[in-house]
Amino acid sequence: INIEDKGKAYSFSYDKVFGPEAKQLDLYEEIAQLVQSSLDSFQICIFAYGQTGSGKTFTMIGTSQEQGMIPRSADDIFDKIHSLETWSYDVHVSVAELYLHTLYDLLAPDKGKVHDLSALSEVLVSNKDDAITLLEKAFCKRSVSCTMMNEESSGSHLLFRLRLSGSNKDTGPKLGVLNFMDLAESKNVIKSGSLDELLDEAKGAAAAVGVSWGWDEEKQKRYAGGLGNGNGQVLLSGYFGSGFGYFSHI
Ligand SMILES: Nc1ncnc2c1ncn2[C@@H]1O[C@H](COP(=O)(O)OP(=O)(O)OP(=O)(O)O)[C@@H](O)[C@H]1O
Repeated sequence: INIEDKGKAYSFSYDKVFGPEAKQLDLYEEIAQLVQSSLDSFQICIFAYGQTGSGKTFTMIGTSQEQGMIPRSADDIFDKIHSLETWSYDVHVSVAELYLHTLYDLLAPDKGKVHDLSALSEVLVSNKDDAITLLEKAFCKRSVSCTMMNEESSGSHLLFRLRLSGSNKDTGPKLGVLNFMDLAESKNVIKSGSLDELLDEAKGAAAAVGVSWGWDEEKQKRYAGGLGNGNGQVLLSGYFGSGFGYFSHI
């Protein structure tokens, strides 16, 4: 996709674009290989980015009838783990919110602030339902209340993480991580229509998922460390409508 803004040309490419008729299963088929990779010691990050109301949370979490990427991945992971004979896996869940540059541990009883991702609480789970129950409980502990989401969600990024530690008596251990990020888009950027603000916001979002793109090293480490730097990242991005939001989205 080629775009021109204030006389400057920008070029972007996508591996795949899904139309409005796409179902959750279509998207899941696209990421299923990465979910498998997380069982094979890779650190994976799958993140959703797009304007408010465009379906990021629907895509990530979904509904009971149309489950999103997180429950489908958890289902797949436990199916695979339970079918293995020589390997056994421990699956730990963490849930965090990155809000106004502060990281909150949503599984801590007091929703404590943490300095980096390695300090997040982890809960050992043995099935998909326990993992999703933790996510649902954590979801409503965010700084932005559930009822205010579409109005006020700017700046509240949600991280759901599965840490997968495999052991096998004949070979060494395996440690993989599967991160899901539901990234909020800044409404200020959309309102102002400023390309500079847009790029700054994009840097923040990129740093949050571990892409090196201009943030200072300290910030990068705090937010990105452990999210799988450069290792299996997929962006699921949602957009509808027209105007400046179109550029921001791309
Ligand atoms: N593909 C879809 N099919 C059916 N309903 C959808 C779809 N995508 C989104 N929705 C519905 O649209 C509404 C907004 O979606 P959602 O909350 O996922 O957006 P969002 O991008 O996460 O917004 P925010 O940034 O405000 O959190 C929800 O009611 C959701 O159920």
